[in-house]
Amino acid sequence: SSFLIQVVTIFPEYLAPLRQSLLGKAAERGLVDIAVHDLRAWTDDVHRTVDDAPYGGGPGMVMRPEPWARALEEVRPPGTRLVVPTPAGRPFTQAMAAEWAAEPGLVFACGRYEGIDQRVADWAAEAGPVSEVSIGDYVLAGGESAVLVMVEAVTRLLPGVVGNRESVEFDSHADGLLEGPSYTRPASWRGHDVPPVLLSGDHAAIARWRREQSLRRTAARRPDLLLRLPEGALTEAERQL
Ligand SMILES: CN1CCCC[C@@H]1Cn1ccc2ccc(-c3n[nH]c(N)c3C#N)cc21
Repeated sequence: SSFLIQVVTIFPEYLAPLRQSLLGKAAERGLVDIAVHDLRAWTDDVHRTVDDAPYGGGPGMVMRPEPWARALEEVRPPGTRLVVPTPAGRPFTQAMAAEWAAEPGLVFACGRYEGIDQRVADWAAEAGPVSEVSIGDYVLAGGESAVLVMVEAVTRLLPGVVGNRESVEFDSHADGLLEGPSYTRPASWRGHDVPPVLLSGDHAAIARWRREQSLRRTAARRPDLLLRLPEGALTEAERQL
């Protein structure tokens, strides 16, 4: 059965890329179903108002709870995880993507303005899991870009979506390390040569070299990932690198 993704947003056209390329083919093959809904369909005033002034004062506007509750009551199957992108969320990780890919589907609530009235997430938690997540430490204008990112991260893990299963298994972060450099033809290019070990045909040496490159790159760019490695993930020799 297909993985059902639903997105509620005031900018439905922003999610149009979800129908392209990888996702498009997966959708055609019935692996994933994507539905994008305009939050304003659940407003009841002539101006289709979705925002209002913040209690307690402060800049900007907050998204009203009622349109969100009406939308979610209609589109969210009971028990389906609601994902709410927010800069104040827990960091979105590959582990979350893998966990969510094993579920029947997801509903995404895209906020704009200063965000969504907090009571929507609190109320939604009564009908199933709610994940308030952030895709990174930078500020966006709304949740739509985050939804594109998370949908791509999750759908590529669905069985059958990515042809080459290996490329998913050996993802960067899959073993907790960054992946090392990749090369293809020509062997010598504008004065830059491919590391000779990769042309040697010595697969043990190539595997060792690649592991060392991953470790060096991780230590240089993401030392925080090294701290998180499980016991015994690194040999004594690797620790010395
Ligand atoms: C700027 N403006 C006032 C400050 C608070 C945020 C607001 C804009 N905004 C409204 C809804 C909304 C949802 C996600 C994000 C978001 N920003 N950065 C991330 N990693 C995000 C995620 N995931 C931003 C959003």
